[in-house]
Amino acid sequence: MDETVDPAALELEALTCRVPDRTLFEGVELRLGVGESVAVTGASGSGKTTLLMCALGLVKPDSGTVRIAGAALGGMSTRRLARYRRQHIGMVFQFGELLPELSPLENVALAALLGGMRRAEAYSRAARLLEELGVPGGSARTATLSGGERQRTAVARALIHEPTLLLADEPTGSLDAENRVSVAELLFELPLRRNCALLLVTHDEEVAARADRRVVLDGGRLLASELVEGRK
Ligand SMILES: Nc1ncnc2c1ncn2[C@@H]1O[C@H](COP(=O)(O)OP(=O)(O)OP(=O)(O)O)[C@@H](O)[C@H]1O
Repeated sequence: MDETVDPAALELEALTCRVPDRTLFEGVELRLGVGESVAVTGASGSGKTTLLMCALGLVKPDSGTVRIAGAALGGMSTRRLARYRRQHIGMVFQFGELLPELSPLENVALAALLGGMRRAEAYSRAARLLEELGVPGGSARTATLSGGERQRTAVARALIHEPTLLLADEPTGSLDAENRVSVAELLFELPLRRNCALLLVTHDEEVAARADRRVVLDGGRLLASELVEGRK
């Protein structure tokens, strides 16, 4: 390998995943560089979330390799995998998955504290990120925020360890039209603004259209969306 070239943020090689009664996907190949975004679409049940969970190292594929920032997840011990995941991957879920009784600041700082960051640094980083992402400060419980503000808080939490790879599973799926646009705009700015790669799963064609590249999980294969469109 040419050592002057930075490793990809994410590489999936010949990835195959089976569930008890069928092969969910097979021979999946994907390379995602820092600064790039890719949107994954596909029918319900096609395996999009499972694919993200493989990239996160929470689902072990039946065969193939997941490499994040140059290191293969497959050979790592559980402990090393947890540390590597924390260092290199941020995740945004459909419903934010925040602690509703805590303030946004506490939610974001908590992720840093759990990762071993010192308290003062965790809180100052969290405050800076929230301000940058347009979440109101103060001690209001996260439960009282709007859906858009909650999702921005979830994005801030995902960014707290300055990840190489940001994964997002239906991040706009629970939002109204206006917030959908503003959260999508925010997410797709992040690869260049924060030097990371974004792999985003969505059912929303308008959201997917913002990505640098689009791929579709179709019949167990991950295909460039142009190929799938061309077949229709
Ligand atoms: N551990 C498992 N055991 C059995 N079946 C599973 C397991 N994990 C996933 N599946 C099945 O695999 C299929 C794909 O699930 P997945 O959530 O990845 O699809 P998806 O494309 O994200 O769907 P949606 O768009 O509806 O969220 C589903 O039929 C699901 O029930």
